[in-house]
Amino acid sequence: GWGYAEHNGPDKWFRNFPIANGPRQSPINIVSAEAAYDHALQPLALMYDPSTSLDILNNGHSFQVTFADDADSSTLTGGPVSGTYRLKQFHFHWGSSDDKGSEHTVDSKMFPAELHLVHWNTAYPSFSEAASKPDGLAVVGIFLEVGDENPALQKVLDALGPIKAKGTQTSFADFDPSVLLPDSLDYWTYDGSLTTPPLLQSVTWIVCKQPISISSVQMEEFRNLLFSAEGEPERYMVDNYRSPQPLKGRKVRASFE
Ligand SMILES: NS(=O)(=O)c1ccc2o/c(=N\O)[nH]c2c1
Ligand SMILES: [Zn+2]
Repeated sequence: GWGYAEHNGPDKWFRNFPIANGPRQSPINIVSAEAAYDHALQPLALMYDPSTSLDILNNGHSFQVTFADDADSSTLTGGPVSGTYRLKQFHFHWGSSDDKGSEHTVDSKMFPAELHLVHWNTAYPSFSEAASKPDGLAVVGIFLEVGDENPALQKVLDALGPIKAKGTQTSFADFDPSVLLPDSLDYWTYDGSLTTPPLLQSVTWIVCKQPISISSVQMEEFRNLLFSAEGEPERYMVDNYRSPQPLKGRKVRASFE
């Protein structure tokens, strides 16, 4: 299957997923000077209910915290979208060293990690259905930058021990992802795709301008995870990011001046 190694990584994905060379692929490099301020963009309204957090799992590509999405309990509204989008999961992408790891870049600057909060449009019956529609998903991207230790992140990091190997998961209840949000929800937005196979072009990207902090020690805890399953040769889960893709005429809008 696909991965991030030389033999199955982003440069090879087009073989099984030809949409990899499509017109609205993600991530992208955000050129801040070319992002047009759009006064019609609404503030982002993220309303999360901690009781919807279910479990934390290592899926062999990243680790994700999954949420109950059978009601409008944890939602994204406002911002560039119309209607209500439900939180399905959040996950991260990170590097093998602090100088890389994010998927989006800002003026070609890479961050050591990037958080993705994945939401699906309730105009459709499920995440899977929504994932095939041009307005089906909305993903909030938040950059992590090395600085002070982040206590909110530490709760997630402390749960990684039992999910070191691919295919492992444990319960992860009562977690409010709001604690991971930056103070400002100023954002850039553009039409894009999933950044991993199946690379579906169904994502309204909402990338926050303000990063959250993570300490270098906390970054190391991400890097203890494994791409490999128990009983397989250990392959550390690092550099699980796709590089920026061609803009192909798309416009990036800014919610701030
Ligand atoms: N990395 S990403 O674009 O946020 C993302 C979000 C949800 C996803 O579901 C996927 N397969 O079912 N890939 C995927 C990537
Ligand atoms: Zn992602």
